[in-house]
Amino acid sequence: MAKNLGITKGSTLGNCHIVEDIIGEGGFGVVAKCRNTDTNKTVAIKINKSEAGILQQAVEEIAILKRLRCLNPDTCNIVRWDGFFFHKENICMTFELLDQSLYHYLQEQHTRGLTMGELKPILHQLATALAHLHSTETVHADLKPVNVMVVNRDQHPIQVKLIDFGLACPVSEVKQGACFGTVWYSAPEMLLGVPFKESFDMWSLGLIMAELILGCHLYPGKTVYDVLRFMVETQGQPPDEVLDQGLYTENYFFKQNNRTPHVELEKDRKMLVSLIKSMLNMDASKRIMAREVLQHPFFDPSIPERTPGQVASLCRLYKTTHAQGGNSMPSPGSGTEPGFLLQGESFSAPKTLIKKSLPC
Ligand SMILES: Nc1ncnc2c1ncn2[C@@H]1O[C@H](COP(=O)(O)OP(=O)(O)OP(=O)(O)O)[C@@H](O)[C@H]1O
Repeated sequence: MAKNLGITKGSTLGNCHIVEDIIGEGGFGVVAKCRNTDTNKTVAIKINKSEAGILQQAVEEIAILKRLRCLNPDTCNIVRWDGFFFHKENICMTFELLDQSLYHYLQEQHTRGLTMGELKPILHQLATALAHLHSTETVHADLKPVNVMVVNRDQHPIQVKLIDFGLACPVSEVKQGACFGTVWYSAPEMLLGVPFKESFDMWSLGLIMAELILGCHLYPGKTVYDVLRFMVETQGQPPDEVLDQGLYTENYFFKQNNRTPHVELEKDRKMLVSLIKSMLNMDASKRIMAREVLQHPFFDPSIPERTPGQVASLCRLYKTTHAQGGNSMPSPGSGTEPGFLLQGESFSAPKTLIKKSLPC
């Protein structure tokens, strides 16, 4: 890529920059470590390819960087931008030189996640960056570990800064249905085509924090469908009001025309949980008999018929609760399911929308 752009070590960029190294490459072009021959300072220069779409994105990134000029890059944990210039037909943006991305830092330093002491300052600094960014009514929209830079890996605690405003936009200009960035860090509203705003970045921040602790992605799906499935399995469905607004909701959810009252479904779900509990009694002599199962109120014909999706959702709830090792199974015969109920509150029962063909 660097060669395609005619950028190699020793090349001159603009009037006064000598390329010392290529430090980042991507679809957009390259990022080069350069020395300013006037000041002798080393900087990072992002050289964008001259293709129409990329040029447009560079122009939009510059507009955002100008908008953020009111923010102090050091106290706001945002990369310092020193302006732009043209090298042939390529737009070049000059930034302060930072050390390495948080992604690479993690790979280098840790195999199994960070400690609380290491994580806290990173969270504080990223929340600071977002608080300032959001105060300008701008959404970053591409927050992920490669877009967080460590200023100096040898400093403790480490200092981090937010980079890459290539997908950032003023909240007022967010286009409903726009889908971009990395699916692993995308909030459900974007995946579903629901209008999004600053809160989108908070979702990504939450996922980054989970990743810092776990040492792996929380929602590592390869496709939008997979990622949505992970979300639903661990957190339940987005509320109907959200699903109703999604331009793409029907790609992933069945809409039920025949609305079953939420309260009935909730009752139904509790009954199934209680039925399963009575089969899983540790004391074999107290375990429910097959004929008692058939007489269980779960099969009461007055209760609205369950769709396969609802039953599958219950199965997943059960499996997930166990996989998490939670105290989800209350003592048999208690009549209530505290663990399950707690999960049940976050695993909201499908009301009007039922998840499409998820394997149980
Ligand atoms: N100021 C900087 N100092 C040091 N390295 C940087 C700097 N800015 C960017 N980089 C490096 O270049 C990489 C690409 O930069 P950036 O994220 O701005 O471009 P991008 O257009 O978003 O790339 P991508 O297509 O990978 O998202 C970063 O991941 C980082 O490794």
